[in-house]
Amino acid sequence: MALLGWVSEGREWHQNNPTDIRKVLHKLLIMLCLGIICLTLLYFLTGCCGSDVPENSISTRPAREWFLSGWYQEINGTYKEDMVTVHHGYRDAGERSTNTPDVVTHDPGTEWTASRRLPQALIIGVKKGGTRALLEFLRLHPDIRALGSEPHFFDRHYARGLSWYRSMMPKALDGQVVIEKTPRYFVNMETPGRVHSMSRDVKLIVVVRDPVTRAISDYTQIISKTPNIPNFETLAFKNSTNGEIDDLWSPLWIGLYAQHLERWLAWFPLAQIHLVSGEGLISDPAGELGRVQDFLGLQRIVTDKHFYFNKTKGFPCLKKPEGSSKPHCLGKTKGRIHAPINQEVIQRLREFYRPHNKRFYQMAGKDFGWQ
Ligand SMILES: Nc1ncnc2c1ncn2[C@@H]1O[C@H](COP(=O)(O)OS(=O)(=O)O)[C@@H](OP(=O)(O)O)[C@H]1O
Repeated sequence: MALLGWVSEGREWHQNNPTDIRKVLHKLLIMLCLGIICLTLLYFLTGCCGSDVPENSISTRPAREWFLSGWYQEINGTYKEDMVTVHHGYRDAGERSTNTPDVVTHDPGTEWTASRRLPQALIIGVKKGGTRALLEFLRLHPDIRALGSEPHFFDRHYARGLSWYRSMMPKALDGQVVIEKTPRYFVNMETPGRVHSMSRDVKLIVVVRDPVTRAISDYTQIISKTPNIPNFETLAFKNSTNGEIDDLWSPLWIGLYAQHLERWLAWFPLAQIHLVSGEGLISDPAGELGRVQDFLGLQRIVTDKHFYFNKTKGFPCLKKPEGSSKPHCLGKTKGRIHAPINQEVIQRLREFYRPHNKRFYQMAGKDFGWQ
């Protein structure tokens, strides 16, 4: 009844005031337009278009800086320390576009394009040499884009092809150096030729460490995973009475650096291979990093101000790792307490490696000072 009353009243009013009705409708129309404009503004201001920032969309300068800082890389899940199998962290590998330039951005007056590219530099070894430390230190550099995990492309997954390999790489802007580390490459027979067929200009980095300490470190890692294996001495000697070394036992065979380097030198000139001292990486990380940055043709941005020596860990740590303001040391599998090995065994191993090391120093043109 009330409604009917209102309608009838309205009809009367309408009949009585046609110009007023037009004015009201006009006002309503203006209010509607204003409402639409406000909603549209709200839509853009709350960033509804960018709430799920796609990795290939860097639309503002702060966003680009965020991308360069490496936060992006962490969020993307490309890095997990000690992640050594190709399955982890690559859930979406197959979905990734491999050839289109997938980042186009609009900064006033500037355009940035990032895409997945094959690496221009590889950390090829050696296992337990300090490769993780080097990669983590290098990724502080804004011109480096590093794959966090080990793709094992040239040794295990070569059949998947270069487009698969490229799809593994983090997106990089023009001028950034894409790098990955897989320590097994250094000792794998097929890898040098395969790397060469990908690129004859690729820059190769090898972190080398005293082969005796390296072997013990390797063995320490093996027993941490398979505790019931025989002791070091049993595996290291073919014959414990005459002290004959089993140099085919992987922890010892990897330390025959001259033999492995020779294979690489059949494909690449020495100038394209940079040798990092694993010991130097601990005693003077900034010095080693300075030389690596020079080798990669980058400005020396990672310097001593990035490191501090952590007494508890017994190793250099980062004051401010990428994407964080807190100091950071490598995880507990890096810098472990080694399995105890008899001093006589160590001495025998030193004798065994002496001629090999000498040959390696000659080939490398550098004395690493191992006893
Ligand atoms: N800053 C810093 N923090 C911790 N550890 C450091 C660092 N720099 C070099 N190292 C040495 O790195 C050794 C592990 O080498 P890798 O990272 O090449 O190992 S792996 O092959 O990837 O498993 C690891 O070997 P162990 O000491 O035998 O555990 C370390 O000696």
